[in-house]
Formats: sequence, C-alpha cells, structure tokens
Amino acid sequence: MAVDCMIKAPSSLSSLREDQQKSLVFDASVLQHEANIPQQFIWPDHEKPNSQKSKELEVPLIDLGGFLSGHSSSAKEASTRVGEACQKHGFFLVVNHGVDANLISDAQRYMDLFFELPLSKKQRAQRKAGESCGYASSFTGRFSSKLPWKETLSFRFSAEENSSNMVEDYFKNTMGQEFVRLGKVYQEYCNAMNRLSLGIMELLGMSLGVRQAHFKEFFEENNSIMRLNYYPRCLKPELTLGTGPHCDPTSLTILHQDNVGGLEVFVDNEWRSIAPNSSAFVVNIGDTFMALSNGRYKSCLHRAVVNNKSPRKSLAFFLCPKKDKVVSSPEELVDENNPRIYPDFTWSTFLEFTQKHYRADMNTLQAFSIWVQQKTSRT
Ligand SMILES: C=C1C[C@]23C[C@H]1CC[C@H]2[C@]1(C)CCC[C@@](C)(C(=O)O)[C@H]1[C@@H]3C(=O)O
Ligand SMILES: O=C(O)CCC(=O)C(=O)O
Ligand SMILES: [Fe+2]
Repeated sequence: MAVDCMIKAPSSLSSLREDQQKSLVFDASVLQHEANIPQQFIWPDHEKPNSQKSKELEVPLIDLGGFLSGHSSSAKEASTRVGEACQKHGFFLVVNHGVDANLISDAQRYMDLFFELPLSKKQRAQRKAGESCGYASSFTGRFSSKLPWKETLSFRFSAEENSSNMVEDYFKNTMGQEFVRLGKVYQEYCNAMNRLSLGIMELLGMSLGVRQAHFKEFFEENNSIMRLNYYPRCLKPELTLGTGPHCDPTSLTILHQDNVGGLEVFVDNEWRSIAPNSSAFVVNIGDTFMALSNGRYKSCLHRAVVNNKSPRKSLAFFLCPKKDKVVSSPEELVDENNPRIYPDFTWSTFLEFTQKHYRADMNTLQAFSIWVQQKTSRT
C-alpha cells in the first residue's frame, strides 16, 4: 500500500472505486503495527475465524522410511494408510521422508531474507497480472475485498531434463547476484520435494489399485509451483484470514509450516487445526488429483489463520502435471458404477482459469468444469 492510505480511516477506503482499491499496495512492515486494519482485509462474518483456538485434528502420521528403503511390506502398509487418510479429509503427515533437516531449516530461515526486504526490493519480483509466479502482497491489484493477510513469493520448478537450474536462475535473474545462495537452497529444496512427491504418487497409485508407477510416470516431467507464504503478525487476527478457505487446484501439496501454527482443515463441519511438527511434511491432494482419481479421493477444504504475536511462514510445494499433459483418470477408475465425472483438461488451462477468471475456493474444479464445457459448446 502507498503509505498514505494507511492514514486514511478504513471506512474512507470503501469510498474508492474498485479499480482504485485494486491499485492499492499494502506494505506488510506497516500493516503489522496497524490496529485499524483496512476494511478490504476484514472477511465476512460467516468466514471470520472464531476468536477461540480451533480444536486440534489428529492427522494420520505416515512413516516413509521402510517404503523409501524399498521394503514392499512397508510400501503396502504406507499406501493403505495414505488411502485411509484420502478417504477421510485428505490430509496426512509424512516423517522419515528423506529430506535433509538442515535443508528444511535453511529453506525456512531464508524466507526472512526475502520478506524482510524493503517493499521496493521485493517488488523487483512483482507478480504480473494473470501470471502465477512472482511476489504478491495481499494480492493487491488482483482482488478488491477479502484480502489475505499474507505476502507470497511463488516460482516455477520443472522436473524436465533441461530445467535443472530453473529455480536458481529465477532468483539470480529476478533479484540479482546477492540472491544466488537463496536460489541454490530453493533449487535443492524443490529437487527434494520433487523426489518426495513422486514417491507419494506411487503410494497413491497403490492405494487406488492402479499400476504402482501410473501416477509417478504421469508426473515424471512435472511443471510445479513452489510458494513461500509469509503471514505478518496481525493485531486483529479475529477479523481476517492469512489464506481464505480453499481446495488447492493443483495435484499434491507438500507443506512445511514453522512452529507458529495456523493451518486449519474443515472436517465434520468444523475448522480443526493441524499442529506444527518441524520433522514432518503436511501432505494433501488437490483438485487435479481429485479429477485424476475420478473423484475417489477428495481435495480438502483448508485455510490459514494469523495471530497477534508473531509472523508465520510456510513452504508449499504444489505438484502440477506437465502443462500440456491431458488430465484424465485411468480406465481402472472408470466403470458403469463410477462414470467419468470431470472433462479431460490440461493443467495449463486450469491454472489460467485460477489466475485470470476465478479466485480458487472450495468449488474451483466444479466451476472450471462448467467453464470448459461452455467453452467447448461455443466453439
Ligand atoms: C494454482 C494455485 C493458485 C493458488 C496457488 C496455487 C495453489 C493454491 C492456490 C490458492 C492459494 C488458493 C487460495 C486462493 C489463492 C488466490 C491464494 O490465496 O493465494 C490461490 C493461489 C493463487 O491463485 O495465487
Ligand atoms: O500456510 C498454510 O499453512 C497453508 C497455505 C495454503 O493452503 C496454500 O498456500 O495453498
Ligand atoms: Fe492450500
């Protein structure tokens, strides 16, 4: 935000036209001291977080050690537990995941090096309209209400042969030479996330009764998104949300939250918190995998709340298919009792839908399916 509108009483902001509201830029370093939060950040009553802390959810904790060491009995056990979790709320924790603890703590710590920069420096990476990558501060320029209380830096990761330095190059080219070390850490982190995602895809394939390598092969050449979430402290946390209620439109999310806590899942009609566990990754399937599973597994509704004590950080790796690969559930999951639910689509079309036409929420895939069918009937 241009600092001047921090001195305007929030009520006067609503006098701005929607395009003027969208042109505001919020500076997190100012917002975190503001008791009078701008009204664009105040969510409707039915979506505000309860002021009392949400009850903790017992999330299945799956030890990948045996599976990753090639023990078939452990693989079977892990795939059964993954399947059970996906039949319920779609979230599970993985431990003994093979990702180096020092790499995780570096990836967490290095986020501060970026988000604590002056806004003008962060804006070197400013997300451009309609694009999924870059720096976004409360999504100004994108939404005019229900603004999330967060800053994000999103960048692309590709598992294709000729893209082994994509993340490193992004940081060097966008932020300059002094960010080369940061780029190397996030390149290594994304490589580790890629390996872990493909392992989890094997367990998902086994749990659905398709050929074990089916989904692993489908995602071999993925074009994924890495997102750094930075949630500044908020003096009125009961009025806003760090990330609003949504299902991830992507295929699989591997999330590492810091020790602050704030991730919540909607289960049995109530919001339940997922306790921080620095040695574990939180894994959930997204809309695209729900389509690939022909609706057998559901992508899950979740959100992030903020607090009035400290900032919160999370690392979210979003596994996405190669852009032009057709997303279509395997024959084994389609029969007369389970007709095909979703139209075939490509991830690039679905991603464009979320970046240019629809703010992802709990109905994104449904809205997208209708949009695709309308587009097809018009041509
Ligand atoms: C494909 C994506 C769109 C979002 C980032 C990835 C996966 C999660 C999506 C998102 C976080 C869901 C909630 C709304 C959103 C706008 C956000 O709060 O960031 C979504 C992301 C986005 O469109 O930038
Ligand atoms: O920060 C979190 O804990 C959740 C963020 C999230 O759901 C997302 O970025 O899609
Ligand atoms: Fe999410």
